[in-house]
Amino acid sequence: MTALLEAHALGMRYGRRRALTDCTLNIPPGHVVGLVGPNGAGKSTLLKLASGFLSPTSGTISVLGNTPGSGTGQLARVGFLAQDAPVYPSLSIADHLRLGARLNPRWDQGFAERRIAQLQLDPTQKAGKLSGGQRAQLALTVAAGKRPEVLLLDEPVASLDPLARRGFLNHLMESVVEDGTSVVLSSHLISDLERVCDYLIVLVSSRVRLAGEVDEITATHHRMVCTRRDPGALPAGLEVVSATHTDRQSTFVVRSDAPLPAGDWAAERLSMEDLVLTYMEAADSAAAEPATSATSTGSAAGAGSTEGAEVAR
Ligand SMILES: Nc1ncnc2c1ncn2[C@@H]1O[C@H](COP(=O)(O)OP(=O)(O)OP(=O)(O)O)[C@@H](O)[C@H]1O
Repeated sequence: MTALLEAHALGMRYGRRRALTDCTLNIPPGHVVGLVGPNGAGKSTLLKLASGFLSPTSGTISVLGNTPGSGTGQLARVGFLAQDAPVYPSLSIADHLRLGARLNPRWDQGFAERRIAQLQLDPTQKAGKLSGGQRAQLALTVAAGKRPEVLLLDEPVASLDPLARRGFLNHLMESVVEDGTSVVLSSHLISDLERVCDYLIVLVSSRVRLAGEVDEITATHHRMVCTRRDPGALPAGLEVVSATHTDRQSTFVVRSDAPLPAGDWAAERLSMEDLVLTYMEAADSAAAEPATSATSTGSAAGAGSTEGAEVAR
C-alpha cells in the first residue's frame, strides 16, 4: 500500500537555521493527520516540503509514492493551502473558481459554487475586499475544489469563527468519508484535531517527538500517580516521557506497549491535549537543560531535568 507520506532523515535548513531535523515518517493512506507543535516547530516547513513548494536540504520525502511537485499529475493529486490563505486581491470570487477550473483537471465546479453559496459569499466580490476568515474560506474552497487525493492544510481554521470552524471540519470529514481524501492539517486548536484526526504528529524544535495512530497512542500512554520515587524504581519496560514530583508524590507519563502492570499507583489514560502538552513540555525542558543526567528508560522527547520536573531519555 502506497504511503500517504513517507520521509527518511528529512531535513530542511534556511541558511543556518534548522527548520526540520532528521524527520522520519511513514503515514499510511486514508488518514486525517493532525500536525501540532509550538510556534516555529517546523509544521509549515513540513507541509511545504510535502506540497513541493520547498525542496529538502537533506533526506527524502514522498507523497502518494512520488516526489512532491514532480509534474502536473502529482500537482493535481495534492491540494495545498498555505498558512496565509493566499488569494488574488483584484480577482473576484467567481474569477478564482474559473482559475481553479483552468488549472486543475479534476476541478469540481458544482462543489465550489455550492460551497460559495453556503458561505453566503457574493461571487462578484473582489477577494481583496473579503474579511480574513472569508479569504480563508475562499482559499479552502479552491484547494478542496481540485478534488485532490491529499489535502495539505496549514492552520486552515485559525481565522474562522467557531461556527465556521465546525462547519469546515464537518465538511472535511464528509469528503474524507465520501471521496476517501487523505488530509494533513496543522493547528494549534487541539480540541478541533481531537474531533477529526486519527493520526497525530507532534513536532517540537524541528524534530518529530511523537507520531502514530491516535488510538494506538492513547492506548499506550498512561499517567501514573504514586508515592514519591525515582523513575528508575518503576517496572522495566516503561518509557518515561515526563516525571514531576511534589514532596510526597510523583506523577509520571509513561509509554508502554504492554498493559500496565498492577502496582501501588493510580493510572489513567491521557486526553490528546494532555499528551501533546506533555511531549511539548518534555522537549522544552530537554532543550532548556540538555546537560543534566537522564533518569530512566527512554523517551521520544529527549533528556533533561528541571526542579520538580524531569524528562527522561
Ligand atoms: N523563509 C524562511 N527563512 C528563514 N527561516 C525560516 C523561513 N521559514 C521558516 N523559517 C524558520 O524555520 C523554523 C520553522 O518554521 P515553520 O514556519 O515551519 O514553523 P511552524 O511550526 O509552522 O510555526 P507556526 O506555528 O508559528 O506557524 C522557524 O525557526 C522559522 O523561523
